[in-house]
Amino acid sequence: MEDPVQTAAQGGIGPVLAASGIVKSYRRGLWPARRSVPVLRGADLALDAGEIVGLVGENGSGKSTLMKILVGALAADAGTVTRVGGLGYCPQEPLVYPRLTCDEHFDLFASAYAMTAPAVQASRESLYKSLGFARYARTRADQLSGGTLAKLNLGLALLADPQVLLLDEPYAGFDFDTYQKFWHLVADRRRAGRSALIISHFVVDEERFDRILDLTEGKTVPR
Ligand SMILES: Nc1ncnc2c1ncn2[C@@H]1O[C@H](COP(=O)(O)OP(=O)(O)OP(=O)(O)O)[C@@H](O)[C@H]1O
Repeated sequence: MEDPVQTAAQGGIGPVLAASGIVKSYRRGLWPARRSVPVLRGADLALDAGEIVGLVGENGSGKSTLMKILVGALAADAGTVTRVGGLGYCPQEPLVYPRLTCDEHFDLFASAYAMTAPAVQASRESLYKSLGFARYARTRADQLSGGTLAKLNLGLALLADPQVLLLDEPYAGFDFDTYQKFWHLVADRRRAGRSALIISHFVVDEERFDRILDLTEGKTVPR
């Protein structure tokens, strides 16, 4: 069967994720020196089905803030976000339960996604294989290396095969082999009409992205 989202985007119906005029300020300091510091000043973004987009900007430019707003983990002061289909989010700091094993994490997330047992099993095995961490299936999260923890973090975001994947610095802790596995996985998903927004401080392999957006002075600028 054809992917309805992909068909919609190919037919020009619209993006699978769109943000328009996003404004966000943080409050800093203690009273009476408390002040509002603007981070996003009307940022726009649109992601079509099957698109891989890079979001690049210097430290503190607001990339994570924008991603948290896209996911719905943080409220914007102004602007709108619209989404079509499921969303997978991989935060910069892995959010895991130290005492649970990788298998137990997948089970926990699968029940949150209301996945059937065969679907979980198939997705989990495929993720272990494509990211290369099957041997840690029964290892507790607090005994994993930083890189394997990053694989678990990514695997959990991918478990339910979301239409859009939002990744905040996904490959910082990856060795070169894992980095390549990561891009194979992204390319496979892209062929299936899935999209990804990838945050990075800098882009090494620009050709792997369909587009790059620079976040500067609170706005996204196409490169
Ligand atoms: N909860 C918060 N309260 C106050 N200020 C914050 C908060 N979160 C982020 N900031 C500030 O907002 C600005 C943007 O932060 P953000 O984490 O979005 O940037 P970033 O581009 O993702 O940075 P990095 O590349 O270092 O991860 C920074 O100056 C940061 O100090």
